[in-house]
Amino acid sequence: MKQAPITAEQMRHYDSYTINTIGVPSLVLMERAALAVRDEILNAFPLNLGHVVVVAGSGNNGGDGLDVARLLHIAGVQVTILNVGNPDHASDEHKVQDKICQYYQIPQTTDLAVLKQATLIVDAMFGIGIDRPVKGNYADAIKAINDCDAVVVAVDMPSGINTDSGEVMGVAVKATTTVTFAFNKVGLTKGAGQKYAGRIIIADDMGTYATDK
Ligand SMILES: NC(=O)C1=CN([C@@H]2O[C@H](COP(=O)(O)OP(=O)(O)OC[C@H]3O[C@@H](n4cnc5c(N)ncnc54)[C@H](O)[C@@H]3O)[C@@H](O)[C@H]2O)[C@@H](O)CC1
Ligand SMILES: [K+]
Repeated sequence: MKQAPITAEQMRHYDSYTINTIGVPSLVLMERAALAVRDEILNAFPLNLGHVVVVAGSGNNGGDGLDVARLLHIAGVQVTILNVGNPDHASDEHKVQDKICQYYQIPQTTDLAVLKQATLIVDAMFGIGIDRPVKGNYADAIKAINDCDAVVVAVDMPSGINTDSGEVMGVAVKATTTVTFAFNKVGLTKGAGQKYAGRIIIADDMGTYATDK
């Protein structure tokens, strides 16, 4: 039976059950998520991959982004990471991914001007963790992304879209494609979210997560 779209709270429950009860490590889920985004980018946009800019927040959505940056870098793609999050609030998984990116010497910046050089942008600022209106430098980054001509691939959710309602929380990324994980999300199926998501890919939907718990 096809799984209905789910809310942020339901996804957090599935993440937690899969990690803590089944025992699939959080970083394994992150790697599977990032591999799916990498595959979508390499398969769908092979001719557009001049310079990929990964816009990373400091939570696990940003951690996914850093993981994608590393996978693309290893695949020979020119990648720059644009850090927009507060490093003091970095999640544990984000810190691990950041350390790996530093090993590979992937260029990192906090200057939004790098977006002007992008042919493809990976939006990894906020996923299901967004819980308040987007302001300040996060809003500036989203506006700058939307001002670019580049293809935009959103990780899990277009940043700024409410996972449960599809509402724009102040300002939101307009994606070409959204790669969401395990289950579709309610906010990608209605309201502005449906429009901002672009094409939706549901990755890793074949059983890493238990749906009957
Ligand atoms: N192990 C896991 O939990 C997995 C998580 N995954 C990724 O992790 C994401 C969820 O990660 P997080 O829970 O860390 O949350 P996010 O990375 O979506 O957001 C990070 C943090 O930003 C803060 N925030 C929320 N709204 C804000 C706003 N408007 N302005 C500034 N800060 C704001 C919140 O404190 C939030 O925790 C998923 O969407 C998915 O991409 C995947 O890697 C799969 C595994
Ligand atoms: K995102």
